[in-house]
Amino acid sequence: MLRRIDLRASDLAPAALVDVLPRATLDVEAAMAQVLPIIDDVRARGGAALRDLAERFDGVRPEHLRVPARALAEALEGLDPQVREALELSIDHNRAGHTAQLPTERDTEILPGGHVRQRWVPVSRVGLYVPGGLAVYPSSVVMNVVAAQVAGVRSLAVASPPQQAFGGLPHPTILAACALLGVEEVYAVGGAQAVGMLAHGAAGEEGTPDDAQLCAPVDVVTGPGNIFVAAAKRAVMGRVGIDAEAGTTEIAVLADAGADPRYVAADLISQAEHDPAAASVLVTDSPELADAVDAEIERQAAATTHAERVRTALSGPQSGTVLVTDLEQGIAVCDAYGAEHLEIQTADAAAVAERIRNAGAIFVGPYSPVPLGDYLAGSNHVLPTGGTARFASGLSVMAFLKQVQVIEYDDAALRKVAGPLRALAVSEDLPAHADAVDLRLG
Ligand SMILES: NC(=O)c1ccc[n+]([C@@H]2O[C@H](COP(=O)([O-])OP(=O)(O)OC[C@H]3O[C@@H](n4cnc5c(N)ncnc54)[C@H](O)[C@@H]3O)[C@@H](O)[C@H]2O)c1
Ligand SMILES: N[C@H](CO)Cc1c[nH]c[nH+]1
Ligand SMILES: [Zn+2]
Repeated sequence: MLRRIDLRASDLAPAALVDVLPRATLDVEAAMAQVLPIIDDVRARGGAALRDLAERFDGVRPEHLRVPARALAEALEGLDPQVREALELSIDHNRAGHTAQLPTERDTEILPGGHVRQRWVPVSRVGLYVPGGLAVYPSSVVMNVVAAQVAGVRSLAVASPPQQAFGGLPHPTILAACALLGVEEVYAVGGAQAVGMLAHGAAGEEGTPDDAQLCAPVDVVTGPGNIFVAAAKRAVMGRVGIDAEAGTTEIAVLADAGADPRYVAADLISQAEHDPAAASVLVTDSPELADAVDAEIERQAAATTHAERVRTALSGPQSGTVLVTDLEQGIAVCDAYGAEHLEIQTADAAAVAERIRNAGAIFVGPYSPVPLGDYLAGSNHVLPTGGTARFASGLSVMAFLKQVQVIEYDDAALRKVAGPLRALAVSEDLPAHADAVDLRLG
């Protein structure tokens, strides 16, 4: 079922490898053209544009763009106790995982009396996107909100698409997850329009419940979404900070002949069910395993709930099996691909994982499937896609923290460096810099 790319006879350099690996045809760059007019419309017309866009893309015109407090409370009251318990476990695991990410403040005495301190300051206000087109993502509420809260952010706004089935509000489980985490500012706004609203703020529509200022602008927008959400985040970057382009889901599995084809197939299918554009890639040096995985995919995909979506994802140009000569070439392929999720199902999986440089998150061995990280592992599931794992990281507390350097020198320390400072200032033809120092030293 997966198309094959046979690299066994090739010795492509890493830079050339990227061009032959599976990749989606609609990339973030191309989607930018579609989202820029949407963001402009939201900036120009605020709530009126948000309602028009909801009608166009979500099939419903929300009465309330800002979710009323009572809807949040009712959603929490109506939450299935088992789901509540699972969300609470996920919150606990994620709090532990994210607390461990907090950086420590350091004060370095560069020379006697001369100190540089690194302070970490949370941004004031954040916008957290929670997808909701094809599936429901309360787990993304947890991933976004817990990371922001542990970082110490005070003002949090969540946005998620309005649902026709729920009167134009986001799905009740999303609202319940927000309420469970104490988030009070939630918007029934999806896609690029949500990212535009969060980044630029939006005025309400005359004569609606959201009159006057609807949403104040934020400092950082984070969260996962489809290609349009990822493109919108790229478009507003600079106006606000973003975590990473956490777009359409991808999984790569590096497996050898010893891997269990049932596990490999199940994991490839698990991520394919997110989106017809999702990418599932197997990298293996074993043609026998590739055949067995294909057979398993046929068997398992036929029985899965979202069979149609899975089939489309697995047969698209973004998915496939890459046959390699050996593990060395397999590692090179995985680094060139830079998957959002990379599973290592080989002998000595932990040692192989240590050699990988480019992946959003690495899942080691047969008992660490990607769905574990999606929900409960204690890691964050908001991860870079489209090869951006080459330079970007998954969502963490760091997306919400700024480092401020605090410099404090006394008279003696300044005197000690005054000569070299003058030499540098003169070399840059900026002598007033040195004069500002000398003035103090008499
Ligand atoms: N990388 C990650 O960390 C991560 C995590 C979870 C989910 N995901 C991905 O999030 C995505 C969720 O997608 P979804 O569609 O279910 O929900 P979504 O909320 O991301 O997208 C729905 C919105 O897309 C917009 N949209 C749809 N078609 C459009 C078009 N032609 N032009 C402009 N805007 C359009 C609409 O405004 C709609 O509200 C999936 O692709 C999934 O793989 C990624
Ligand atoms: N696999 C997704 C990240 O790409 C996250 C997720 C949420 N729910 C289920 N899965
Ligand atoms: Zn998933």
